Amino acid sequence: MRPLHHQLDGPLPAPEGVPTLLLLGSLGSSLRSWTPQVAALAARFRVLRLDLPGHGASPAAAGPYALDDLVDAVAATLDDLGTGPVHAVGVSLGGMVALRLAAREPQRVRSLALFCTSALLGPAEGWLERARTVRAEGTAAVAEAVVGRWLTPGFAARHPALVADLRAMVAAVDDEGYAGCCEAIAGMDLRADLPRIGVPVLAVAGADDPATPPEHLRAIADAVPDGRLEVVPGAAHVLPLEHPARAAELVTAHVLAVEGGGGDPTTDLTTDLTTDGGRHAAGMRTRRQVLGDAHVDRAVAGTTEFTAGFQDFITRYAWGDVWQRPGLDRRARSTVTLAVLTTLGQEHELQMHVRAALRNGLTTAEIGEILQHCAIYAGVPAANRAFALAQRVLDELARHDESGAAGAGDEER
Ligand SMILES: O=C(O)CC1=CCC(=O)O1
Repeated sequence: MRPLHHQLDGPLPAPEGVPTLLLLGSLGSSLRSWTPQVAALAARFRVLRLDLPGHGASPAAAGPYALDDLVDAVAATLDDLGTGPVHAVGVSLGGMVALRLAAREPQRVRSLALFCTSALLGPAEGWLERARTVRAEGTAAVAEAVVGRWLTPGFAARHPALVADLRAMVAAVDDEGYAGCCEAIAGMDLRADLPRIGVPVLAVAGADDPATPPEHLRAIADAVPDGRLEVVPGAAHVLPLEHPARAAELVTAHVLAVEGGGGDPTTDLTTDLTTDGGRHAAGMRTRRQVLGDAHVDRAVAGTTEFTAGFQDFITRYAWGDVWQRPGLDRRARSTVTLAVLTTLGQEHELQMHVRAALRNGLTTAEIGEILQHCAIYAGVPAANRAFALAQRVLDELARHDESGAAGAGDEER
């Protein structure tokens, strides 16, 4: 097989000591399925994403393939790029390839983070049948059913554009490449490899995964010498799509622990605010504290190739720099923010920052004083509108008790 299409992100050239992450996707996914995690991971690691054969922009040889053929292609690409040992992270088929790589060529792998995968995924006949279907009718014929297993039904219903995009991604996979990968899964049995895995393994399961339910991940975590199982609630087969921030945090904590960094990934690398990595980590923590986890999770989940650079920018510069400065406390910063947004008539941002101001300790009465003060300097119409919008937020909070349900003005950033 020819070397695989790849994308490298993060510090380039990588300074001495910066670990390299290898990210491998599921059957039917291209490397852009990792887009929501890239900014967070690349702030502190070198991140190498590969397209499996026939997926994304990688060429497809004629099938059938064995899992070792996929491992050969990955190993050849690592050699071409001269990466040295990597922390291998894989979803489903990507996890199977990573596991086999670590068993077969242990010098290449420093740790494994395996999402929604299996050491034995039968029945083989089901995979051979899917390969026949795809060769006869194309990948578009299976796209709807495949994506139906990737996301929980409620999440899929709330994100129709994402579902359409994922179906298009599956339908774009080369028919022969997809069928060959199905045949690789049909012939795969990694159970004998598990006791020989010499690196720490994080096995992450989606609690509602219909394709590789948690017992598949538990079997891996139990059989490897150094394994840990994490089960993520409200997640189906491709949980990094539905829980992008959680997936990035799990990988980061795992890799830091293996590298000796240990501890809480949101605080460990925040000591040095002169680096992009430190600003990103501190920014993400502050953004979560001020805007709330639910908001930040939605923003991260909604990140696309188009918006990824902007997301990274606001995390590092707004939240990792200006909001970190010691000269004003968060109450004061919220006061200024409300006044400016009122003056500019930035309605969505204003509603979001009414919530943020409450989190930062301003009272409802103080928010009212700020808006009334604006009436003098920004004009009565601007303040009048701001009062109406703030009242809407207060009413919603009274109804929802800040349960994390989406609130007015929460759809942006
Ligand atoms: O496509 C599926 O049904 C689930 C799956 C198994 C291996 C993989 O990558 O996805």
